[in-house]
Amino acid sequence: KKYELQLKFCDEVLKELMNNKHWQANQYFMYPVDPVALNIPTYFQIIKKPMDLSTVKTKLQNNAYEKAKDFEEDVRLIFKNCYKFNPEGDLVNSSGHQLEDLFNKKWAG
Ligand SMILES: Cc1ccc(Nc2c(-c3ccc(O)cc3)nc3c(C)cccn23)cc1
Repeated sequence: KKYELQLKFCDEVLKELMNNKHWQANQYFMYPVDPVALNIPTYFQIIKKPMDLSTVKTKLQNNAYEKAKDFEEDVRLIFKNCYKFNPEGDLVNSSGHQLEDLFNKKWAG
């Protein structure tokens, strides 16, 4: 029972992060980074474990997360990747910080 409740909370938080009202914050993180489309051929050399909100959603739906902690880890991987690749002060970097602030608020409750 507890397990289902945890996963239900993950789903709720993820839906909020992906909500269109947070487009300013989430637009760069909704789908896998496409290094060809973005003309960043070195991306996969810099980012060893790509992650995005849609992939997290699919993993959640496929019961790929054993516990809420594993879900949290994937969400935070999105921010880590963002800060590693996009320098402080860049638009995408600041969007990552906005999304992280939103996640921390919802996750801590
Ligand atoms: C030359 C250059 C510089 C920066 C970017 N960043 C960036 C990223 C990105 C997101 C997460 C991430 O871990 C890494 C990159 N997503 C985008 C998008 C959707 C549009 C424009 C820029 N974007 C793209 C090209």
